[in-house]
Amino acid sequence: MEAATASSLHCCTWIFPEKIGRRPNGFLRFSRNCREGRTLRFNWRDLQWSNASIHPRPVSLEISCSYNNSPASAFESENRCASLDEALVLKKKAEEVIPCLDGRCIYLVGMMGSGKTTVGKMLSEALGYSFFDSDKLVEQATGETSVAEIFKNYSESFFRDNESEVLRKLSLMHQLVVATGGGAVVRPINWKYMRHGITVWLDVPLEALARRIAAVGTDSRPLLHDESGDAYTKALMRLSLLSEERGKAYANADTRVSLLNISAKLRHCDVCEITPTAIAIEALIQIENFLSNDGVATATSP
Ligand SMILES: Nc1ncnc2c1ncn2[C@@H]1O[C@H](COP(=O)(O)OP(=O)(O)O)[C@@H](O)[C@H]1O
Ligand SMILES: O=C(O)C1=C[C@@H](OP(=O)(O)O)[C@@H](O)[C@H](O)C1
Repeated sequence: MEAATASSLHCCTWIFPEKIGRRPNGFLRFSRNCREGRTLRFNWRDLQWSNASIHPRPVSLEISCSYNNSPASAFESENRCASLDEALVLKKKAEEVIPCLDGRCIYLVGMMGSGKTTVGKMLSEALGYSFFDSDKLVEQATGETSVAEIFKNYSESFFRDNESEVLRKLSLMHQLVVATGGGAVVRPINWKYMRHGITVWLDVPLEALARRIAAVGTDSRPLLHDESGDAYTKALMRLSLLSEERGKAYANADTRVSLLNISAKLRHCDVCEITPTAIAIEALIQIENFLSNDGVATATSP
């Protein structure tokens, strides 16, 4: 029996926009005849990203079929996000960058919630480096359970002194990825320590930061913990003030990873669509550019 199979291929973002063409509704429909019992197969390799772009595009595929114009249950449905492909690109990029890094540490700087910990862990794994979160090291050094407790039981300046001491110790080591605290950039002495390695500024729009922080709550971030207002609004207000104070300090970094730039490159509508892996890939690209530029900083704001 012949089954007229109408399949729909739904791409969140087209991989070969120039070949496939973007449909207004984001769907590409096609028909194929296939015999009952046979599996309709697609060659995933045909759907790889273009070599021209280092960033794979996130893709989701939905395959459904109908029989004699009646909807039939999907014989195959698969969502394959580009996470696997992105992980491979990250690994490959890391292999290229490792020799240029020559064991130098990577220090991630940026506002609270910019993804230093999340992206830092991915980078360390891809590079085969050790990962350290400077907030955690300060907690260990002071014997407190959280940064919030350190602020409450001591003071912000006590925290900052310990943070500087942690960065000093880390600066003596190699092959590390360090997620620094959002305020580490304000003390010039910390730059002296971080200059032993390469500094990467994760530049995330404030609205996206506020959304992330509102989602997890402000309890663990004492500088954002205020009693009035909803979580998003209070986070956004405090972040705006901190960003005004610190904007120039972040721009001291050797390299800048701008989520707005990544989003333009990947043709995303919203920076929230950018995965941490894509950010880690961009960080390695910027590090590579910096190193091939004889270490001349490129982290200036747009
Ligand atoms: N690219 C991303 N997209 C969405 N959420 C993210 C992204 N990166 C980090 N997050 C989330 O944002 C929150 C803060 O991230 P985190 O890595 O702890 O930031 P930081 O170390 O800079 O404070 C976490 O809940 C994390 O899961
Ligand atoms: O921006 C800041 O001044 C701070 C950021 C926090 O780290 P994260 O950036 O990891 O949240 C933590 O060090 C402390 O709450 C102060």
